[in-house]
Amino acid sequence: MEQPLLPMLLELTVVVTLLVLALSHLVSSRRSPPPRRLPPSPPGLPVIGHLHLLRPPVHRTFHELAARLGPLMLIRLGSTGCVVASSADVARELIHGHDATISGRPITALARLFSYGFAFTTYGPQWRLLRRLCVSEVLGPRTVEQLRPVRRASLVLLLRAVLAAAARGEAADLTRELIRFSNASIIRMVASDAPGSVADEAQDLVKAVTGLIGAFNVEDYVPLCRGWDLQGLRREAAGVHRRFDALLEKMIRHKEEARDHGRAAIADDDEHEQEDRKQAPATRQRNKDLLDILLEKADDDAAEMKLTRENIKAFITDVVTAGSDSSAATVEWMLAELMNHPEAMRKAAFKETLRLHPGAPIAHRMSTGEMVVRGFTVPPRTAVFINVWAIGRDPAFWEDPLASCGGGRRGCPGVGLAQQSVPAALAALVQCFDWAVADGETGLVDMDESDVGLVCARKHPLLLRPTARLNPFPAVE
Ligand code: HEM
Repeated sequence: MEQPLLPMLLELTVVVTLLVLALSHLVSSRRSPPPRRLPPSPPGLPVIGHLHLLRPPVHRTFHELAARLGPLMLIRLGSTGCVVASSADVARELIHGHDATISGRPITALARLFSYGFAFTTYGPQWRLLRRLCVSEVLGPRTVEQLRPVRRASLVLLLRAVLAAAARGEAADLTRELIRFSNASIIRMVASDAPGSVADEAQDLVKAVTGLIGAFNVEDYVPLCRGWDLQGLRREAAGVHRRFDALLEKMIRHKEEARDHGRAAIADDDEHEQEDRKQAPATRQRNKDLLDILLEKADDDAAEMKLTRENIKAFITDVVTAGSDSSAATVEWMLAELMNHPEAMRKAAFKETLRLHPGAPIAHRMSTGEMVVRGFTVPPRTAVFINVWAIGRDPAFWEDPLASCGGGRRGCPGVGLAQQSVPAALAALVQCFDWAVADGETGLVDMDESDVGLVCARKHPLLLRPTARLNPFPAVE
């Protein structure tokens, strides 16, 4: 008997539909990616996420959390997702495998105010050009070498201050003297003719800037608090920024006047003298300081990027704030370690000190795209904290000792300068004086770390009693 057409069509439709569904499920289950596995996180709270877990100094808190959660963990600071890298292997994978993706910096409200050109700017064409100029010329090996006499002059002032303490039979406050030395040395590299008052004011300002940028600002993490300046940090920062800007203007105008004066003198010279001047370019090159280099670039119409006055100021702010306290703290820790472990520290004191007391304990980055690290997915726009302090305590670190200054495109461009200036300061102090711990029964220096600021500094001032080794003392005559 013949089957009715309608039920037959219905049956056929059901069978075809089931077949299509089964097939599409098979295909989609093959195509869809496996579920994303995020790095491990500690239990968090609504709104604030893991903010309540952070205790200063933050690099130690991260280190303790990593002991439980592993070398790559995900935390949430308010609304900001962050990954923390705490081992040499993870840092290497991030820096070597995802360098371009993590070459941004988290731009906090205060960093935007102070670093409007370079160290805390987003990764992009302008940053690339400034970075190239920085690495090849401003902090390049030739400039660092040419400015050796300028640094030496600041070192002589440091030795004189210590010699005066030795003559009075008093302890020297090396924390204060080394910060003064390091600031003066960098300011003189920027503008070799800057008066002493400029270096003193810069020292004050650098302290204020590193304190403010290193401070925890709730606005950066809790959107509800944005714009309210509940801690008064933005108001304080605006005042510091105004003073810094005025100081930079003063330095630049002073330099411009000197250059105009020099140009007028050249125009007045007769042809003979002009020829003589052309014959002596090497001598003139040697005397160029960082502002000379930057102002020449600003005048250069053929330059790849026309430097503006703002760019110049941003450059100097970055170099002075990033290079001064970090270098001073490293010399101070080196001397402290030498006092406590004279034999162990005799060799490789610089690298060993950077490993144990890295000037900048956390390298801050920002990811632009999604990454897979150690099999974990790190979402885009995640802050990346490379815990340099923890990595220095990872046995795998010894293969890569200069990781203490970061790495990749955004690694520290001042490493070459620090490698010259930091060991030179230590060598001068150790060669010229015998040292004894000023007080305390153990004869050992305390090694407590400060909780505040961007730099991993000592908690207590380093007070040591110097005895001059040399008599007469030729370096300071
Ligand atoms: C012992 C001393 C120093 C230490 C421990 C140190 C450490 C660091 C670290 C960890 C970073 C972040 C790197 C990264 O994100 O991978 C950095 C960046 C930077 N450092 Fe240093 N630094 C030192 C000395 C200096 C000096 C002497 C200068 C300049 C005079 C300098 C200028 C900078 C600048 C401008 C940046 C930002 C680079 C960028 O964003 O492209 N540093 N430093």
